[in-house]
Amino acid sequence: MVFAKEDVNYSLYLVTDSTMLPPGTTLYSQVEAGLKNGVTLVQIREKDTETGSFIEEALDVQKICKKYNVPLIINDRIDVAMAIDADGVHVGQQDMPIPMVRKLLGPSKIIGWSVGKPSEVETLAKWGPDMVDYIGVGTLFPTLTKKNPKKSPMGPQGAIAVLDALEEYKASWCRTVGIGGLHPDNIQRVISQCVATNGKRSLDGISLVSDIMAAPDACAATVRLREMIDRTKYQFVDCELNESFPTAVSIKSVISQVSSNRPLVQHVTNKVHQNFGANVTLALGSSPIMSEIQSEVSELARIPNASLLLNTGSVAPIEMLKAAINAYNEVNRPITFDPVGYSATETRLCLNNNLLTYGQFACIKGNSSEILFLAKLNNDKMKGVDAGSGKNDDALLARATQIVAFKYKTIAVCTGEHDFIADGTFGGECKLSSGTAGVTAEGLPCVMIENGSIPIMGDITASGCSLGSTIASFVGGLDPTGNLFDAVVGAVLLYKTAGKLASTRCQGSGSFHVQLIDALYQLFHENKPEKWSASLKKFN
Ligand SMILES: Cc1ncc(COP(=O)(O)OP(=O)(O)O)c(N)n1
Ligand SMILES: Cc1ncsc1CCOP(=O)(O)O
Ligand SMILES: [Mg+2]
Repeated sequence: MVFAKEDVNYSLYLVTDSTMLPPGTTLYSQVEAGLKNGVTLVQIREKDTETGSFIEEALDVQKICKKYNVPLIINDRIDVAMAIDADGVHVGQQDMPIPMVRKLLGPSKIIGWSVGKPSEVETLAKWGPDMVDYIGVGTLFPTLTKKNPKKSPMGPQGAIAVLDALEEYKASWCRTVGIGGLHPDNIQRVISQCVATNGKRSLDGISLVSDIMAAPDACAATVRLREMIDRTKYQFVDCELNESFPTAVSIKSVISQVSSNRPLVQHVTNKVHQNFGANVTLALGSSPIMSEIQSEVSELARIPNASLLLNTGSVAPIEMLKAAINAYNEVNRPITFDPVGYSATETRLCLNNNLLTYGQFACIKGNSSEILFLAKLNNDKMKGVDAGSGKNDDALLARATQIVAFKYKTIAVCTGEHDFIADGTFGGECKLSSGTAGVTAEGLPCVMIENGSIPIMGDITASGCSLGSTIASFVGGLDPTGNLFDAVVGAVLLYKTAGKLASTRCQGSGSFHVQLIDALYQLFHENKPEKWSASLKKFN
C-alpha cells in the first residue's frame, strides 16, 4: 500500500520501544491500543533488537498498521524498510545521509529527519521538496527514552526557531512533529506556543514514546492524548483576530464575576510582598493563600476558581515552582507570571527562562526593562530589579508588549508611567495544520493605560508585586466564558485608579499603604469603572 504523502496525518505519532512495556502488555498490544484510539502514524524503533527479530517485529507491526490503514515508519534501518516494503524511514543527523536514503527508497516513500536547529532546516531546504517529507523537532523536554541525547532540550522556543527557519527557507512542503518528553501536562502548551513567528505554521503533530508504550492502560492514555490534541486551541493558525477591546461595561461584568466567584489566589511570592499581597487580595473579595508546599499544589489548583500568582522574587525551589505550573496547567487554571528582576542576575535569568519554557501563562507582567528584555529588544543587563532608568518611547514599549504576548501566547502587561497590555491569547478552534492566518505580533490588540504618574507608588514595598495579586484575582474570578483581556485590563485600570486616589488621601508612604487597600476595596465594591481616573486607549 502506498500512502499519498499529502494524506499522512502526523497529529499523533507513536514511536515504539519494547524496553518499557508494563507487565501483561506486549509491543503489539500497545501499538494496537494506540491505533484503536487515535494514533495516526507508527514508527517501530527498537534500538536493542537484532536484525532478524527486528524484521519479524516490523512485519507483525506492519500487519496491525494495515488493519487501521496507518503508515508504518522504520527507525534508522533503510534495509529493513526496503525488505518489508514499509511506508518510510526516520533517520537522524548521525544516520545515513538523506540523499542516499532517498536514492535507495525512491520518491514515494516517506522520509523523516531529526532536526534540532535552524541550520539543519537550511540544509533540507537546499535539498528541495523531493528529499525530506517531515522533521522530528526535538528534543523538546528532558526524556529518559532517548539514550545519550546529543543536545540539551530545546523547549517550545527552540521549536519556534525551527518553524521560523522553515518559513525563512521556504520549505513549505515539509511537515513537522514535536518530540521528546511530551505528556498531557505539556502538550497543550507545546501546540499553542509552537507557532512560527509569522503565524503561518504550527506543529503538524505530536510524537511520543513512553506516554503510550509505558502505559499500563494504553487505550486510556491514547484517548486522553487524542482528546487533548483535538480540543487544544491553536493560536494564529486559521483563527480570526479578536477585534474586541475592553470597555467600562465589559470591565463591570468582570468585577461582578470576581465578586460572585470569590477566587482562591495562591501566592508563590517573595516575603516582602506576602502580607500586602494578601490584604490586596482580600480587598478584592478574593481568598489569598500564601503556600509554597509542593505536595498541596494539585489540591489547591482543583479548588473552584483557583488562580496562581508566580512571582519569581520568591525563593521557592524550582521543583516546587514547576510542580505549581504543572498543576495549574493540567486543570487549565490561570497563572499570572511576574518574572521579578528577570535578567538582573544569571541565576534569575536562568530560572525565569526555565519557567517560561516550562509553563503556559494567562498573563505575563513586567516592568519596561523586563518586557523589553523578554521581547529581546533590550539585551542590556538590567540594573537591579527596577525598571531601567532609560526613557523608552511608547511605541517601542507597545511593540515589546505585543511581541511578548505573541511569543508566549499570553496577555502581556508592561508597567511604567504608561502601562501597555497586549492580547496574544485569542481562541478560535483550529486544527493541527500549517495555518494561513498570517497574524503577527504587531496585529495584536494592544491598549495603553493613562493615569498620570503616582510617584509615591515607588515609595512603598510590593506595589508592583501587588498589581500581580490584583491581576491574579481578576483572571481567577472569571466565568468560563469570561474574557482574559477584559480581566487584565480591568485589573490594571482599577489598581492605577486606586493608587491615584490613595495618593490624594495619604499623609506619607506609611498611610499610602493603608489608603491603597481602602481605595481598592471601595472601587471594587462600588464597581463603577466608568468613573475611574485611569483610562485606556487603543494602541495599534
Ligand atoms: C519522529 C521522530 N523524531 C525524532 C527521532 C529521533 O531519531 P534519531 O535522531 O535518529 O535518533 P534515534 O531514534 O535513532 O535514537 C525519531 N526516531 N522519530
Ligand atoms: C526518539 C526520540 N528522539 C528525540 S526524543 C525521543 C524519545 C522520546 O520519548 P518520550 O516520548 O518517551 O519522551
Ligand atoms: Mg536514528
